[in-house]
Amino acid sequence: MLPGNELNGRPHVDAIAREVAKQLDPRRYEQWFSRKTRFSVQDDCVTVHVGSPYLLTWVQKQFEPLLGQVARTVLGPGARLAWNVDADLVMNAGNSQPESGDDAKAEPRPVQTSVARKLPAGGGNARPPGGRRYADLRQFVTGPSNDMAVLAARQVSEAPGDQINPLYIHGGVGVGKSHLLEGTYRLLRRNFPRCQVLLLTAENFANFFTQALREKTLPSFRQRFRNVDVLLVDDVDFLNGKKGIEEEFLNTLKKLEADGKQIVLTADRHPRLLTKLSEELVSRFLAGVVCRVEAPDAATRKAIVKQVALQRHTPITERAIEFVADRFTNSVRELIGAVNCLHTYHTMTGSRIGVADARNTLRRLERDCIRVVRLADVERAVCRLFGVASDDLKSARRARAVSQPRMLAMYLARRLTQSAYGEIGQFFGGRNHATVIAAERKVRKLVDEQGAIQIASEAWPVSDVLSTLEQQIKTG
Ligand SMILES: Nc1ncnc2c1ncn2[C@@H]1O[C@H](COP(=O)(O)OP(=O)(O)OP(=O)(O)O)[C@@H](O)[C@H]1O
Repeated sequence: MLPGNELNGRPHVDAIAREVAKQLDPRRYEQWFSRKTRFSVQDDCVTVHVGSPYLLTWVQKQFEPLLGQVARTVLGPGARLAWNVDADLVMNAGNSQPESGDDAKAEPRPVQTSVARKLPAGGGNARPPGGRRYADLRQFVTGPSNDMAVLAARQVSEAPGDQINPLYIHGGVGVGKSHLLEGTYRLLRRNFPRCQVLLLTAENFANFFTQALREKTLPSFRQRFRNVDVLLVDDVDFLNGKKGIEEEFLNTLKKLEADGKQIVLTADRHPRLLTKLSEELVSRFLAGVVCRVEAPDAATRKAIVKQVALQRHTPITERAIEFVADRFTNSVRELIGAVNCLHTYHTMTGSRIGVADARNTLRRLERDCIRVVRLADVERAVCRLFGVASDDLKSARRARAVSQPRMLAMYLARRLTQSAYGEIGQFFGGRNHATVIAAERKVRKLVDEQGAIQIASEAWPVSDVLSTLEQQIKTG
C-alpha cells in the first residue's frame, strides 16, 4: 500500500524525526530509528511504522512516552500516536549492501517503503524516496496467480508504448501490484535511461493537482505529467468517485495516448468494477491489457517464504517453510511479516527455525491475521462494490439493482461468517432463514451456470464478482 496523504505532513514528519534524534543519544537513535522506523502524519495523528510486531512491541515499550511528547511538541496538545507494522522496513533496514546486477547499480536509493512519492525534480524521472530500493522484478516470485501480469510487465519494460498499452494490473491487498509496478519502473530506467519515466500513486497525482490548482500552477503541472514517456500510476481505484481529479487524469491519459506513450496502472479491482468512474476513463483502462493478480497459491507462498528467509539470512527448515506458507494465505505482506518475525527470533536466539519455533513465535501474529468476518463487513463490501446504500440493501425493495447485491451478500455471509441462516436473514432486513437458503441456492446455480450479474451498465461474471468481494472482505 502506498499511502499518499503523508505528503501533507512532510514538514511535520521531518520535525518529528529531528526532535526524536535530538532527544536520544546518536547510537540509540541509529539503532532504533534510522531506517528501521518511519513516521507519517495526518491531521493530529503521528503514525509510527516499524518492521515487525516484535519491533513494534519493543519500540512501544521503550519509546512511547518520548514519542508522545515529541508528537505534542510538534503538533500541539491534541496530538495522538498510532502504530503500524510495515514488513518492508525490516527488509530495507538490513538491505544496506549494493545489489548485484545492472539495474540495481543504475538506481538511486529510495527513502521509504510506503511513502508518498514526490513529484520528480526537473527532468521528470521520479526520485525514489530513500531508505530502500524500488522493488525488483527479479525478486518477484512467479506462479499461476501472477504469471500473466509478470509477462506483461516484462514486455512493457522491453517495448514501452508498443502492444501492451495501457497495462492495467488489478488484484487484492498485498498481492504484489506495487512490486510489479516498481519492478517495471526499474527495468524501464535501465533499458531506456534517456526516457522520462514517472511513477506515483493516484493519490499523489490528486495531491499535486490540488496543489497546482491552489497555487495557480496548472500549466507547469500539466507540462510535467503530459510530457513523460512512461507514466506508471499505483492504486487508480483512488480516483473512483472523485470527479474533478478523474477528469484531469483522463485528459493526461488522452494526451499520452495520442503521443504513443506507455501507461501502466494498478488498482484493487477490474476497471468495470470502478462503478463511479466515467465510461470514458473505464474504456481507456480496458483498451490495452488487463491482468488480474490473485492471492498466491501454496507453491508460490512457499517459494516466497524461502526467498525472503534467504534474503534475511534466516536459517529455516523445509517443514517450517511449509508451516508458514500454510498459515498466512491472505496477502504476501502477511507472509513477509511472518518471516520477519522469525528473523527477529533467529537474531535473538541464533537458532535455526524449526516448526516448533515457528508455531510459538507466530502464534500472536497468526491470531491477528485471521480476520473474523462480521456481517457488517460483508454488507460494507457489497454496498461499496454495487454503489448501493445500506438502507436499500436491507429494505423490502425487489428491484434487481438491490435484490441481486442482497442475494450475494447473503451467500457470502453464509460462506465467510459463522452466522446461522436466521441471523443472516435478520441482519439483511428482518428476513427469515428460508430467504437466505433460497439466495444461497440461486447464487450457487448462477456460479454453476457461469451466469452474470449486473453492475452499473455491465453484465459481469458472477464468479469474478464473488472472488473480488471475498478478497475485499477477507483483507478488510
Ligand atoms: N510474488 C511475490 N514475490 C515476492 N514478493 C512479493 C510477491 N508479491 C508480493 N510481494 C511482496 O509483498 C509485499 C506487498 O506487495 P505490494 O505492496 O506490491 O502489494 P499490493 O498488491 O500493491 O498491495 P496494496 O494493494 O496493499 O497496495 C511487498 O513487500 C512485495 O515485495
